[in-house]
Amino acid sequence: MEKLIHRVQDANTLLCVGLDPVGDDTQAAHRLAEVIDQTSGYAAAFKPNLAFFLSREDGVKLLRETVRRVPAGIPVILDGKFGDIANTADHYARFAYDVVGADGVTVNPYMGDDAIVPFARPGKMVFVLAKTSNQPVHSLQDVALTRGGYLSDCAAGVARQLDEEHGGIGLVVGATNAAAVARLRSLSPEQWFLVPGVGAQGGDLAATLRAGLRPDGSGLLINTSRALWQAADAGATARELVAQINQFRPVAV
Ligand SMILES: O=C(O)c1cc(=O)[nH]c(=O)n1[C@@H]1O[C@H](COP(=O)(O)O)[C@@H](O)[C@H]1O
Repeated sequence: MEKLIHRVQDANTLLCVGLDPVGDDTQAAHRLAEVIDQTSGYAAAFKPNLAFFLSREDGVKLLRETVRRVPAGIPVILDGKFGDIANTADHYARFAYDVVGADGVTVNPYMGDDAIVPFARPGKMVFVLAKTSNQPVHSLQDVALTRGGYLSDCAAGVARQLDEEHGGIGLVVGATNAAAVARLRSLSPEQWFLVPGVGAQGGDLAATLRAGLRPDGSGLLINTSRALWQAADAGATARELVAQINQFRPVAV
């Protein structure tokens, strides 16, 4: 996580700029460049979502160009929600890191540890889906366990264990259920959380920050995608979001 930590400190931001390009290929390429250029002063990270690139004929080319446009020093998380047996996962990892040039990925933990480990390369970040934003009360992740807690807590437990073994492992925790953010923060006090769901999905930014920030005022990457893509002035919107987020963080001395 060193690249992320340096960037967060240098630019004083926890904003993750999601890149989910819509429109035809020419419009998408133009808007991607615009959003990256306008928001890069405020971005702790960029997160292109793989689906929005793979749905295009030359999607991988556009994705590689997008990653190359991001200024050096700002990490790129490829949101592919990968998750397959180890030898297949190894090929996804090669794609994300060697072909695309990403610094991190999102991973679906349903197939277990060996689906995650191939992504845990030195210097790379792996965000494991724990409690996603789509169902604030989730039919699978919120299944209560007989020993106490919920299925999403198991994902957090696997991620915590792998972080101890390999380093660089965080969680994905949606901003649409602040109580779940608080519960997972108490279970994983140190790990980085990638937090989507603010903006178009209506997540409560203030409640999420209160629930999830570590005592050092860090440890959360607040993602927003459509709210920036659709903004008349993406730079101004990003600046405003960073200011809102930083109100909840202790002032650096
Ligand atoms: O892993 C993700 O990034 C993710 C996890 C999650 O729980 N919910 C979620 O919305 N996402 C992604 O975060 C982005 C949210 O986009 P907006 O709702 O437009 O801000 C999309 O790329 C989603 O695929």
